[in-house]
Amino acid sequence: MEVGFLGLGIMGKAMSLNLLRHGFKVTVWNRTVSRCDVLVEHGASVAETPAAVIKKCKYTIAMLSDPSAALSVVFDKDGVLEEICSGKGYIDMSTVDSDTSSKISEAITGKGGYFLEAPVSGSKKPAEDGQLVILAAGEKALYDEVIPAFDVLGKKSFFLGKVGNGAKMKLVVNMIMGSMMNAFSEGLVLAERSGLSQQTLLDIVDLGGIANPMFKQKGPAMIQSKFPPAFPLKHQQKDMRLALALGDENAVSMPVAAAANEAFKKARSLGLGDNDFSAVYEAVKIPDCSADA
Ligand SMILES: NC(=O)C1=CN([C@@H]2O[C@H](COP(=O)(O)OP(=O)(O)OC[C@H]3O[C@@H](n4cnc5c(N)ncnc54)[C@H](OP(=O)(O)O)[C@@H]3O)[C@@H](O)[C@H]2O)C=CC1
Ligand SMILES: O=CC(=O)O
Repeated sequence: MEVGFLGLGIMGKAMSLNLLRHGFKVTVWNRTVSRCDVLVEHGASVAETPAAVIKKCKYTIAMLSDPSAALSVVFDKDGVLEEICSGKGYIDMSTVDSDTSSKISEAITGKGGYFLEAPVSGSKKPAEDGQLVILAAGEKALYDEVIPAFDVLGKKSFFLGKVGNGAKMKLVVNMIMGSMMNAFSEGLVLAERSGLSQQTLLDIVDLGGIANPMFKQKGPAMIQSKFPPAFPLKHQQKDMRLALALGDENAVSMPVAAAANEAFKKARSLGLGDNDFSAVYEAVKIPDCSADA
């Protein structure tokens, strides 16, 4: 199977390498061209524009940072829309909101193409290991056709129905994840300020009902103030923002998520946006000045 791949950041690089490793022919494009080099070393071809990728490939996957990047790659000059046509499929795996996904879907299908949104749960390591969870929605026929690629990229794929459902499900999952990371960070700070061993806290949490892979993997690095980026904090804050907007639309009160979003915003303002999202711990450590007012 020949696939195009747009966006070679942390996730796109790992995912496209995985496809190459499993015998797919892959043509890549990335805004910063130098990021294509490592893919070429592993056998990928490079195209000069998103339009050129679409022209060459029957199926093209995108893995881009946010709604503005996802829209730009489709609608701007030399973008996807210039070459998409009947018989071609576009699969956007970026985490965006349902409105962005619907706009892209309407434009693609308006030109006769097929569209699938397929955001993923799982981070850098699951992407490297082909262990993502794929949350697809849109054109079922396209979903069925690209299952061989999804089987390489992920450990499980869900088809969730109409366009928007995949985007919404992903935002709900990441809203829970961001809130958990904040509660975890507060617990680590509280333990330290109370004179307790943070390592002992990690050991205790790991043995009980609230044990989970995220705390287990990230906790030891967090207590050493190390945050090597797997899931960049700026993207987690984007997901909190989009999830809160989904809450607004549906009149769902989410005070826990709103507080977590504030902590991620504070972390971004401290210049931590390119660190792993666990770096919110650094923002939680700083005393809240407003509490003294
Ligand atoms: N990292 C993770 O653990 C996970 C991330 N996600 C989601 O996957 C998506 C990608 O994440 P990740 O790989 O970590 O992000 P990165 O920040 O590592 O990569 C972002 C990619 O988007 C490209 N990009 C950004 N802006 C534009 C633009 N205006 N036009 C064209 N390309 C652009 C970047 O290009 P350039 O190289 O030129 O900057 C890069 O290829 C995000 O939506 C994220 O929320 C989902 C699950 C897990
Ligand atoms: O979106 C991030 C993830 O880890 O999933």
